[in-house]
Amino acid sequence: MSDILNKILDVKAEEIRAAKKQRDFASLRRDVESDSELRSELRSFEGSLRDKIAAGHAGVIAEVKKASPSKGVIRPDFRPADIAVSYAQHGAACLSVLTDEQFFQGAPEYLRQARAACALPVIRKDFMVDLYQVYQARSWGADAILLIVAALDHGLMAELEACAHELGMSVLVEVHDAAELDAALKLKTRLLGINNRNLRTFETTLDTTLGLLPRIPPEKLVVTESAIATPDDVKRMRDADVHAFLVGEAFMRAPEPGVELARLFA
Ligand SMILES: O=C(O)c1ccccc1NCC(=O)[C@H](O)[C@H](O)COP(=O)(O)O
Repeated sequence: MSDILNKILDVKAEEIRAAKKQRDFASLRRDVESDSELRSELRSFEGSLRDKIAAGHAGVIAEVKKASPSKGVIRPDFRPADIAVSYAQHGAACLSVLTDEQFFQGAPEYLRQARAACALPVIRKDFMVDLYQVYQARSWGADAILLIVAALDHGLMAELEACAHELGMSVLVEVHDAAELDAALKLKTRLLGINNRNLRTFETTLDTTLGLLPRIPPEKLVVTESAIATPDDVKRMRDADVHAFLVGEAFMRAPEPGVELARLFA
């Protein structure tokens, strides 16, 4: 257990144990399932992405990210609600909000604040390894969850996906190589993220997305994730028929994140 992904997963296991002591699974599940208002307020994450793309725009999942293991603090002056408004005003399709506290300086409260400040659907960006986290995500208002193939075996991944779908949430499944892609293609979700960042070494290359594309069936919506920083990066992806993007750092380093979104995707 030495690389960063394994360290994160160790910490997650501990966090989940502690959270279950505070509030047991049965009571969390019962509250989420019986909350009709929560259900009626769901926003369609996949629908918002597809609508943008159908209208000829890029489908941008704009990330609300204060810090990361690879870069440290990215945005010291971090105000999630203001960032969300800025993204919404400048054409984002969806928001991605980091809820991991230890490695990304995120928080559940940031997800709530960002979602309350705009009408965009929001994905809980975290390392999901337990059904408990899926219910947590929904209880905080998340409209989607991320499943990272490198962190999960197939049985658990399918269970988390089924739970998210039953609760009305979209699922973005994330891969980094061909073996992970094969595993992801066994899931039902049509949202397929290709992370250009190797989560174990932090190396990034957009060739990761381009290399996996020919293996992906047409019904899947490919989201290229990480290391999108210039209009040329965007053009390279769009020329390859990739129209959905998950971008964090490039926006978070700009004074006005939404303005940077509009510049990058003009
Ligand atoms: O960003 C990291 O350093 C990182 C390290 C270990 C695991 C995950 C990590 N990032 C999560 C992400 O996938 C990115 O936040 C997301 O794709 C946006 O990437 P970027 O535009 O490069 O900030």
